[in-house]
Amino acid sequence: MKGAPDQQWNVPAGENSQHEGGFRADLAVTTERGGPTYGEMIEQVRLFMDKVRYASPTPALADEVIEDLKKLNAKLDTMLVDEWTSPSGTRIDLPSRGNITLPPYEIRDGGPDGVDATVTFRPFHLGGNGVAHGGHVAIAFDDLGGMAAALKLGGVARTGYLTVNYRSLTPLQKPLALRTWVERFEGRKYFVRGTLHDGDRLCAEMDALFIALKPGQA
Ligand SMILES: CCCCCCCCCCCC(=O)SCCNC(=O)CCNC(=O)[C@H](O)C(C)(C)COP(=O)(O)OP(=O)(O)OC[C@H]1O[C@@H](n2cnc3c(N)ncnc32)[C@H](O)[C@@H]1OP(=O)(O)O
Repeated sequence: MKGAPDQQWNVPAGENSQHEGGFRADLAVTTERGGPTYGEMIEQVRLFMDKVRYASPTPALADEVIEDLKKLNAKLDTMLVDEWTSPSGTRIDLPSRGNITLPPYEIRDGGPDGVDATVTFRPFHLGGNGVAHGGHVAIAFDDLGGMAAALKLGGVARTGYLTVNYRSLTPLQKPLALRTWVERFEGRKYFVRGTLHDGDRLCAEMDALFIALKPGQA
């Protein structure tokens, strides 16, 4: 288990299910899309982004990298699919469900009582002075806060607001404990809290509202 808690995700849509607009009516999660080495492909892209963040190439090297990237982009152009059938975000066996845009996290435990995850910000998540950019911290809270709301309501919710209080610096390249839970809900409104710790030290806290979509709502 890496990108999502153990539970039955692939539940068929019913007449009260949320519309596919914005989110899937059928939450199709997989462990096969993209093949057995898809996770390694994503990891190599992250590594590349790490290198790009710190590289100072000569003009010749930059030109060489551009040519290599053009070839790689052309290769992927031959196999583009829509968002509903892409492996990205659906591969529950991979960190962050194989979603390259998220900081890589692994789920330790998750259910209606909340989500416990380990997130590791990468070198490319650098904000300055060797620590994480606050926006990347907010992305981690958004996805895992949304997951806590989803596990509580049994559907998918959208972020209404999300406030992050940055309490101390968030290190890179170190497993950090991120926890999210639904503090209370009123109708469609799920008030979600979150914490990010480096050991015993609180790095950041989240206070967010996730709103369950109405059936048919885009
Ligand atoms: C393995 C798979 C894992 C799956 C896990 C995957 C998790 C992924 C999570 C990612 C989540 C995202 O990033 S989502 C993307 C970022 N968010 C968005 O783009 C949302 C954009 N906004 C919207 O689409 C809309 O505003 C909605 C849908 C959020 C709400 O619109 P609506 O449906 O018309 O509802 P509306 O009547 O306005 O509001 C309902 C109630 O909420 C209140 N409300 C609404 N917005 C706010 C607000 N900002 N602050 C306070 N209160 C608010 C209203 O006053 C009302 O209260 P009352 O009168 O009832 O008391």
